[in-house]
Amino acid sequence: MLVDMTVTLAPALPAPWPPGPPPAVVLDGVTRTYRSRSGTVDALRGVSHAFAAGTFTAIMGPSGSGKSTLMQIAAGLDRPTRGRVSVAETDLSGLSRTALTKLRREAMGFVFQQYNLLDALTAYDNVALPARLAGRLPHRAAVVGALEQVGLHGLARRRPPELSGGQQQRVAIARALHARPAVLFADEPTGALDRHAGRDVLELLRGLVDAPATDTPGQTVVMVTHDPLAASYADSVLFLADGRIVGQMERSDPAQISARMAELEPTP
Ligand SMILES: Nc1ncnc2c1ncn2[C@@H]1O[C@H](COP(=O)(O)OP(=O)(O)OP(=O)(O)O)[C@@H](O)[C@H]1O
Repeated sequence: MLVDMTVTLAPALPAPWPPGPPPAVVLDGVTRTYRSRSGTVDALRGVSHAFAAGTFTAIMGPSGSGKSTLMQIAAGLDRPTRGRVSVAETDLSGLSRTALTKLRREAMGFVFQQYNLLDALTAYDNVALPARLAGRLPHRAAVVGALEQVGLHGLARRRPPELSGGQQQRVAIARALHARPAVLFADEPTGALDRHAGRDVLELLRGLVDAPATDTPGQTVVMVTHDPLAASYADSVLFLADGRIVGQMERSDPAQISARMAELEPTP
């Protein structure tokens, strides 16, 4: 006798995120409380968010809203008081300090407002430095490939003082990309650049997300910024206020982002 089994099966549980590759970074109920003699501060209060692989997210919010804390915790540089974080499908809460350092080195890249390059080294050697510090022999093709990705292949032998600010930031991005990280964290990457150089860097970041060299998703980028123009290059803008995510906008223009920010700024 034939039995239709389908009617007896329970419906599949909904996935916690859309079909496709798993998110690059997941924050689940993250709270961070700082305690000091002067009292306690809840810098993050139950933040949950999945940063989809191959997307560019900007994080904005008034001063003190928790942007840096969120970035530090997502990058495993700080631990949540409550909640969990996973990067590249690895739960950070269970990792030893050594394992966390290894994951950071292999799965995360960092770009800051200050480029943090060594003036005595060429662009090539600056990109190769993290691998050398980790005791590995840098692969020439990978270093050259990272410099090509940021459009600086021809300048590999220049030292930072012989490069413009925008070019130095590109070297810093190449250094961050060299290990092919699952996620690139950028903290005000255009903060020290003039408008023109800032745009070039944002177009570069946008291009890394849009144009993967292989059939895997493009680069995942998470960027903290105060600048609505910078945020307009992102797929999605997350707005923080008082330690909580209070809004999200998709592919918005600088005027829309400024208007949302103005609503969040405390009135004088
Ligand atoms: N180490 C710390 N000890 C105590 N309080 C802290 C510490 N770090 C941050 N805070 C507090 O946590 C809150 C969030 O700080 P955070 O630096 O994450 O904000 P932010 O949005 O990045 O601010 P900004 O835009 O000014 O850089 C603030 O009230 C801040 O004073």
